[in-house]
Amino acid sequence: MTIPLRIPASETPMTATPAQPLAQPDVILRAENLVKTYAGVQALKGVSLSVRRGSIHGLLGENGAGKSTLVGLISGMRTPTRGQIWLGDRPVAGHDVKAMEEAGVFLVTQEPMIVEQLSVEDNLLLGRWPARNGFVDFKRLRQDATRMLEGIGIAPDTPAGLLGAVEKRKLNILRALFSGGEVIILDEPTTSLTVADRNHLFDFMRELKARGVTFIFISHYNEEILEICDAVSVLRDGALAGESSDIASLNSDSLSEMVLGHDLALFHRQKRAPEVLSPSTGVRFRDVRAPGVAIADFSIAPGEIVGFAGLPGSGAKDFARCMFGLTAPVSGRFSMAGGAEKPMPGDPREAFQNGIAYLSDDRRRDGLVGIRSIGDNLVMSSLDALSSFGWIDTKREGETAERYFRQMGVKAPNLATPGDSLSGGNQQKVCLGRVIATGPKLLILDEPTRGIDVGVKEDVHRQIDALTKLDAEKGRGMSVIIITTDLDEMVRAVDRVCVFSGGAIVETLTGADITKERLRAAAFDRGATPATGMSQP
Ligand SMILES: Nc1ncnc2c1ncn2[C@@H]1O[C@H](COP(=O)(O)OP(=O)(O)OP(=O)(O)O)[C@@H](O)[C@H]1O
Repeated sequence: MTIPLRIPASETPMTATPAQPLAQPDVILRAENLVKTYAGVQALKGVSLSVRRGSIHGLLGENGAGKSTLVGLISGMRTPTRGQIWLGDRPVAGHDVKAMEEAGVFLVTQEPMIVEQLSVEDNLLLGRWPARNGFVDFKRLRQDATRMLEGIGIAPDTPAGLLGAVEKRKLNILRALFSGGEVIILDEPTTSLTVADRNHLFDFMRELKARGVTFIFISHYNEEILEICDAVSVLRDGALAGESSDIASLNSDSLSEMVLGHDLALFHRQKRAPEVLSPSTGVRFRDVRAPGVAIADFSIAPGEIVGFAGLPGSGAKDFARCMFGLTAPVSGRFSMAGGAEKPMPGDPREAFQNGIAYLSDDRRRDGLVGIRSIGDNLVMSSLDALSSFGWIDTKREGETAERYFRQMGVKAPNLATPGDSLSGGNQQKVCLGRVIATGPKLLILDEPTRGIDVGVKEDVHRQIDALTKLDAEKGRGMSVIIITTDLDEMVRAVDRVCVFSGGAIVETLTGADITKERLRAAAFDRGATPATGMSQP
C-alpha cells in the first residue's frame, strides 16, 4: 500500500510571540501548563505534555478526566484559560480550528464528518481548494485525491454512504492529511469497530506514521494503547497522572492503575447454567420476520443475561430493534411469563408498556437530550410510571433521578447540570441509567459500555448483574440482552451467547464454551460478511 501524502510546509501566521528554540527538536507538539475552566468547573489544572514527531501518542483517563478538553485546546476548538501550545518551535496563539488546521493539527472525532450523498473523492476535496494564481486548480486537485485514494484501495467515485465504518474513519484521516495535516488527533476511533477493522485501521496508522505523520490517540482500551502507541499520557481529575515513552515497560494492569489511581477489580459474572433458568416464565419471541431478521423461536429467562454476537448485517442488532418496536416486523409474536401471545410491539411506547426497554448504540440519535438537565434525562422514559391521572409525582420523580444519578456514578456538580456539559462517558452513564430506571422485564443494551472508562465499565456490569438477581417486590430478576463489540466484556458478563448470521441464530454458546476464541470463530470468522462486525481485544 502506497499512500501519497501531500503535507505542505506550513505557512501559518499563528506565531504571536517570538519563537524560542525547543529543548527537544524531535518534539512536534508541546502543551505547557494548560488550564481550562468552564463556568466554575476546572477541567484542566495545568497539564503539560510533549508529543514526538512521527509517533503515536496515547491519551488515557477516566470519564471526565479532561481528555476531550485537552484535545479541544490542542485542535483549537476550545480556548485555554491559561497555558501555551507549541508546534515545533512556534508558539501557537490563534486558538481557532482554522488556524490550527493551517498549522497542521486536525481533530478527527468519533462520528465521521462525511456527506454520504457525495463521492469519496468529493468528500476528500470538500472545502480544500488549492489555488493556482488565485484560481482553483481542479485538475491537480482531482489528481491528488485520486492518487491518495488509490493508495488505500478506495475507488474515488464510490458514494461515501456505501463505505463501511472503517473506510469512513480512514476517509476522515485522509481528509486531514489531504489538507496538510501533520498531527492527527483521533478521539476513540475504534468504537464499534470489528477486530478486523480495528487491525486495518492500525495498519493504516502505522503506514502513515512511517511517513512521518504524528497521532494523538484517545482510547479506553488498554490493549489498544499497548498495541499501537509509542508513548502515553494519563490524565486524572484534570491533571497529568502519569506518562511514559517506554510503552514496552507497561501492561494492562499498570495502565489501569495509572488511570484509576488504584488496582482494577475485574468483574466476572457467576454464570447461570441453562438448567437453573426457567425460560418459560420469561420473554419469548416467535416467527419474527423483518428485513434482515428471520427468528423462529427465541426465549430469555428471568434473571438471564444473553449476549448477541455477529457481524454487522448478521441480524443481531436488527432483531433487538424489532423487539423494541423500532423496526416494523413483517410478522412475529411475543409473550411474557407464559402469557398469551401478542403481535410484536409496533413502536417503542408499546414496547415500554410491555416492560421492554432498549439502549441504542447511537447516543447522538436516540440518546441524551443535551439541553435538558441530567435529572430530566434520567426520568424521561419513566414518566408514565411516575404519573397518575396525568399528574407527575414530582417527589418520586426527584427521588428516581437522584437514585440513578448516584447509582451510575455520574460525575457532575448536580442533577440540574445540562446533559451537554457532561463528558462523553458520563453522557453514556445517564442514558444507561435512564433505561434501567424504567424497571423493565427485558432490558436490551446495545453497546452499553461504549465510551465508558475501565473502572466504570466493571461497575456497570456489576449493576447489570445485580438487576438480574431476584427482585423481592417483583418476584423475578430482570432479563438482559447485551450486544457488544467488546469480546472481553461478552465473555465475562453473559450466561449465554446467541450467534447471528443471515438474520438467524446459528449457534448458541453457554458456560465454559464462551471464550474469546470460540466467539471469534463462531461469530466473526464466518467470512460471508465483509470487513465489519464484533471487535475489541
Ligand atoms: N461545555 C462544558 N461545560 C461545563 N463543563 C464541561 C464542559 N465540557 C466538559 N466539561 C467538564 O469538564 C470535565 C472534563 O471533561 P472531558 O469531556 O474533557 O473529559 P474526558 O476525559 O474527555 O471524558 P470521557 O472519557 O467521558 O469522554 C468534566 O467534568 C466535564 O463535565
